[in-house]
Amino acid sequence: SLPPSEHQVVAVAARDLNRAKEFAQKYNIPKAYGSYEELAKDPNVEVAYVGTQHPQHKAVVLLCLAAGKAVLCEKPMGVNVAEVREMVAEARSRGIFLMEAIWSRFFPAMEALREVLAQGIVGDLRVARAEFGSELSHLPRSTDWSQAGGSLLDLGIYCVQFLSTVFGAQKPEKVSAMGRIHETGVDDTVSVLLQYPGGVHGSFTCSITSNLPNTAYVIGTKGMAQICKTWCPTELVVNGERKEFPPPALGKNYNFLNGSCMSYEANHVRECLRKGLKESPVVPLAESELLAEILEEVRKAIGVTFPQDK
Ligand SMILES: NC(=O)C1=CN([C@@H]2O[C@H](COP(=O)(O)OP(=O)(O)OC[C@H]3O[C@@H](n4cnc5c(N)ncnc54)[C@H](OP(=O)(O)O)[C@@H]3O)[C@@H](O)[C@H]2O)C=CC1
Ligand SMILES: O=C(O)[C@H](O)[C@H](O)[C@H](O)CO
Repeated sequence: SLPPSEHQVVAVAARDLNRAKEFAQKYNIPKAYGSYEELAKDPNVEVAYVGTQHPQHKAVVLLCLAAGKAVLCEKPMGVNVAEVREMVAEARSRGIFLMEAIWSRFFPAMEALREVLAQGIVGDLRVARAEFGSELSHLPRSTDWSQAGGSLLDLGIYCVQFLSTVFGAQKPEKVSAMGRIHETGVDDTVSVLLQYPGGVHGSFTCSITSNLPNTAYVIGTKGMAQICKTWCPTELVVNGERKEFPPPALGKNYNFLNGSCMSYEANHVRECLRKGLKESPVVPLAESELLAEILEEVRKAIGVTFPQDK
């Protein structure tokens, strides 16, 4: 959907060559590979977008970094803090760009919210809350313990990143949580309270079995700002005044809501690379580590571990 003079999808890889070829044919991609390793070696690939399931992120990210590729890795970048720290350290030691694909932050509605907060329009912050709950049992990975499924890593990360945006990527002083555990061992529904410096409170609920309202809001001493759809917002309401930011109408079908808005993060990555940046100022690597720390602290509080936590 982006100008071919700026963005070209030059290759796709899958563990099965035939499926890669099928995808390449459907989307007119010149090259299909039957392994991620082969794609990593392709000299025409400058940036690798890693969209595997969570537990495979680290291996593929390290593979692409070792091949000298810049990497945009889907959220959550890692299953736990150790994985994220390993990827961050590798990117830094090689001086290669790495970013966690927290696409929410590149939506115009989120940019507008950051401006509202910067201008102090809602006053001194007091409370921020987010939700992301969706009935996801149709997605095998959602309940698959071996694939680090559950609500926190898949959906909760959007809530945590929202709170982190609001509270300036500060580390919470206190985290408490309660969770409902799915029969497969993943976290089904989790509610979390976070106390940030200055006595301000953040809270969120995420669920893979309940369709929640999925709004997120910030309340300060002068009013309230609210976004619809915590993870892919196209509306911002500030002290009752609504502003809409419609997604690009590209006339294509996307697997997920507002999928055309992934173009925002792709543009950001291009801008970063053209400036010679090794990480994004909007999704800094240190913040990816902080998000992973918070998610892991919550998992520990509710008693959910994954095979990768060994
Ligand atoms: N930003 C957004 O809006 C969204 C982001 N996501 C994120 O994207 C990532 C992928 O999600 P989604 O596309 O729904 O996932 P899928 O269930 O479609 O799996 C994606 C790919 O993972 C690969 N894979 C590699 N190893 C394994 C394995 N052991 N078992 C299963 N699959 C494997 C498969 O690739 P292969 O072709 O090689 O078999 C598969 O096609 C996740 O990290 C998720 O959090 C998901 C949805 C929306
Ligand atoms: O990132 C996402 O949006 C999540 O992976 C969800 O699983 C997806 O959007 C389905 O609701």
